[in-house]
Amino acid sequence: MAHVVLKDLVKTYGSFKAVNEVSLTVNDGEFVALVGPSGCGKTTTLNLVAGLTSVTSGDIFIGDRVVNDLDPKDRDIAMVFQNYALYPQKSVYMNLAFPLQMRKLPKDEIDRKVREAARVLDMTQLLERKPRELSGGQQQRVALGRALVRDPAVFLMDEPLSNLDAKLRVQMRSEIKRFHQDLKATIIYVTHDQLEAVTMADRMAVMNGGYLQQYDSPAQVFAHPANMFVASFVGSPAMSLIPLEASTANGGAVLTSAEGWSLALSPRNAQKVARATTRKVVLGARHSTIKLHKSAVAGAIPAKAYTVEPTGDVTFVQAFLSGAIVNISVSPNVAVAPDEQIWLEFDQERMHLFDSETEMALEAS
Ligand SMILES: Nc1ncnc2c1ncn2[C@@H]1O[C@H](COP(=O)(O)OP(=O)(O)OP(=O)(O)O)[C@@H](O)[C@H]1O
Repeated sequence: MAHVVLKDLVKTYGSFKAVNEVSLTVNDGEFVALVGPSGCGKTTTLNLVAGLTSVTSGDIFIGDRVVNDLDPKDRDIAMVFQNYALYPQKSVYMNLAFPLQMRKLPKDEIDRKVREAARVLDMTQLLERKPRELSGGQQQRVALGRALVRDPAVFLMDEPLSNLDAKLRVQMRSEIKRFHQDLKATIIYVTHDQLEAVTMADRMAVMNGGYLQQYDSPAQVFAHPANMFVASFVGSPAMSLIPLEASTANGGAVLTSAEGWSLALSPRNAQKVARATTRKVVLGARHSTIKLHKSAVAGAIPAKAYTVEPTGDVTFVQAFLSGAIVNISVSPNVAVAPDEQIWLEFDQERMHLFDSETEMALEAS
């Protein structure tokens, strides 16, 4: 396996920058997810690494080699796509063996590699079947197996689970994660699904508009989003973002809403606001960090429930606050009705504050 380094990577189509100065390192054996909304540049970035698209500027290293000008076949990579592109007339065995036959490997070595891949992916009993005799999940496993037999330095995967139904996707998610753990493989995995990235990856590279927004472990991205885009993209339901006006006095700070309510900040949050250059601040809060009260409580803010969605384990309530939609989760035995008056208490330890102009997170010293 090998590490991969992207250095100031740029891809332009005419005057349009699809990938903008992206720099990141994928360590040897690391599972990195490139994640972001449609059109953010994640597939283009993966295709640049694969050699399917030419680099406009910047460098790509696989191991210690700059691979910018190498053909895909010389880059020591294996790709897994969402359409598995299996040969329909060939058996699973032959689908796995074919890339090795093309490389003119000895027959017994091909057999050994195919059987080993089948063992790792638990599909030894499927080797004689044709792709049409397999379920979607089994076909996806064959596609993984075909990448595996090539024993590449890096696996590149582009939305490999998006053709599967929801239940199978969850199951295959664990299988790919297991595959990574067992092989200690270097994997770059493209997905638009933040949950897939959060659950599978060692580190996630969150992209938007061709720019890398944040590159860190899922836990870190979740707990310390660098900006409002990352804050609202990662986590479901999305983090609530409430625009407010900050004022400071006597070492303390208060956030005030145009609706007339105000919220005194904890010393640490007050410090963040005091260091900011703007008075226009956005308060970010995840659903699980907002406590819903059914009567007025000191420090809680009045709001009106808008929608109530029971999901079984937890009930999601949406409310409007200062023109923003706020998501709150409550235990299913808390009865809340649409239009009911409620009070919301924010956990200051887990609250986020952003500069409303730059959209960057405010930092304490
Ligand atoms: N060959 C091309 N010519 C012109 N523009 C392109 C080309 N390929 C991609 N783009 C543009 O570059 C941007 C990034 O595309 P890319 O496919 O990398 O996005 P993505 O994040 O993978 O999105 P999706 O999840 O929809 O596949 C898009 O705006 C796309 O329209």
